[in-house]
Parts: sequence; C-alpha cells; structure tokens
Amino acid sequence: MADSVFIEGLVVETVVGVYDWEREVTQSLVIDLEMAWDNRVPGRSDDVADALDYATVSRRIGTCLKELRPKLLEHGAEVLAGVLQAEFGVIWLRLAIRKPGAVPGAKAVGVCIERGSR
Ligand SMILES: Nc1nc2c(c(=O)[nH]1)N=C([C@H](O)[C@@H](O)CO)CN2
Repeated sequence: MADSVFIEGLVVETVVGVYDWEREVTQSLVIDLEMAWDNRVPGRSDDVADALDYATVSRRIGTCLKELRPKLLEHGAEVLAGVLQAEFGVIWLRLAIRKPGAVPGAKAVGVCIERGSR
C-alpha cells in the first residue's frame, strides 16, 4: 500500500530529557509522522469515518507525550509507535521526533524510527 496520511511539524510541549534540569521544565518536541493507510476508501465515500483522522491522531500524540514525559526521544518514539498501531490500526509508520535547540550549533537533533510493514 503506497497510500499514506502524514502529520508534519506537530509541536508538543512536554517534560523530556535525561538531565535533572530537564525534569523541571517543559520543552518543545516536533513530530513528523507518515502512516500507511488505504485512502481509496475515504476517497470514494468522502466520510471521515473511513479515513485515518489526522486531527484525532495529532491530539493523541499530544496526550501521549505529555503523560509519558520520556527521558529519551527513543522511548517517546517507541511508545508512540505502539499507540498508533494498537489504537488506530496503523500497519506501517515512519516517525521522527526532533528536539530543537537541544545541542548548541544544531538546528535540531532527534530520532527517526520505522515500524511495521506496508
Ligand atoms: N540518542 C539520544 N541522545 C540523547 C538524548 C536522547 O533523547 N536520545 N537526550 C539527551 C538530553 O536529554 C539532551 O537532549 C539535553 O540537551 C542527550 N542525548
């Protein structure tokens, strides 16, 4: 399945990081996500119930990361991938989490994972 639904540049404010000072503040994470989805069905029906609703997914990403308060970006990415697969039936996804300003001189640092198969 070559079709997909994507979310680009979703900003989530949460507690994240491995250092003590990072557990006392919130920081911005930027999420880029592509999820395999058969868009022929909603393409025919014009019904959001047949679609992978990117608004609902975006809200779920926010609540997940705010509750999780991960130390590592890797942990945030792994848990998010599991939620998307279990709750939304996503069979394949590519997910990047960026942490802007975390490393002096770098625009952003982050991780990218791919889970499942198309
Ligand atoms: N591979 C990773 N390396 C680092 C992470 C991370 O989440 N994954 N996190 C940190 C610190 O929290 C850093 O962002 C503070 O500036 C260091 N390395």
